[in-house]
Amino acid sequence: MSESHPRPRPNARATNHDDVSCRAQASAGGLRHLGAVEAAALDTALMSDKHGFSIDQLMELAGLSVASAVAEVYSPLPPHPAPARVLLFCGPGNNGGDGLVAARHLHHFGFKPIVCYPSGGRSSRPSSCLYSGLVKQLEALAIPFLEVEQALELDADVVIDAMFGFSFKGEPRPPFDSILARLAGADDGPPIVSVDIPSGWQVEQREIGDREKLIRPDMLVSLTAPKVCARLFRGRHHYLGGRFVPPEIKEAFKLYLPAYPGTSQCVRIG
Ligand SMILES: NC(=O)C1=CN([C@@H]2O[C@H](COP(=O)(O)OP(=O)(O)OC[C@H]3O[C@@H](n4cnc5c(N)ncnc54)[C@H](OP(=O)(O)O)[C@@H]3O)[C@@H](O)[C@H]2O)[C@@H](O)CC1
Ligand SMILES: [K+]
Repeated sequence: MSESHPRPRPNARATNHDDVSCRAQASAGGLRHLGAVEAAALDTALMSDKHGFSIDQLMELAGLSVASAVAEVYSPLPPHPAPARVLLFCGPGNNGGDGLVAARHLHHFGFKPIVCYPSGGRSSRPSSCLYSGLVKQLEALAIPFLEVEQALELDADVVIDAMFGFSFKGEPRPPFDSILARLAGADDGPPIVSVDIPSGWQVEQREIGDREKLIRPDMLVSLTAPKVCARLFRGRHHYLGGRFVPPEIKEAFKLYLPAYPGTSQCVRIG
């Protein structure tokens, strides 16, 4: 991706006492890191009869968390009044759904989202009608959808990795193998924001191995609680999103989550 569009300078976050205390209190090291099975079980508990959430609600709040964290750090600052171009790679599952939701919120926040959605919402998965509804919402906002090759040539200010979350397994299958390889090789490319898990990393990965082969996000937005592989994250911004966990589930999964400041949908944890 070439450099022709001055990138927005990341907002120097006003570090006030609250931020520092939240960060100290919530540093990712102090948080429980979930494995794949636990993360899926937590989702199931949230959507049980007892707790009553729907996947639509959780995805909407997750996508809003991602958009809020991106806006907090990558908003274009004067003299770059132009809306920052955010390229979102969306995968075939609910992680991809989070990306579609984030794209809509970023549009309303004044950014210029552009989506690459290889599966296009055509999926055998239970949430497929949810995905196709999200696509319609983006089309109604004239948000462009690009094919993979076009997307990889785009000069974006920020790239959002919403390809895979906690159900990723094995080696990435086409076309995601080439997308991830290009992103991993683009050292001077735009900052990458990973939703829940840096795609291509194994959820419970404990060593990074050949870091050159993996994407190296600038920001990670962990949803509900960080996953095991988040301990290997070395980017500048680690946020937690998913402000919806009831006390009983926090207790059952021993989450000890940080307090979200004010009305924020995300809290910095590293
Ligand atoms: N926790 C929360 O509160 C909330 C969680 N949410 C989000 O849900 C995410 C988990 O969603 P998820 O279970 O749909 O799985 P996800 O990782 O998106 O992808 C599965 C798809 O990927 C595919 N696939 C797998 N491996 C592959 C490979 N190697 N190469 C290629 N494809 C591969 C797989 O295909 P399959 O292997 O089944 O054929 C399937 O189609 C979670 O991380 C979070 O972001 C929010 O929406 C709601 C609140
Ligand atoms: K991801």
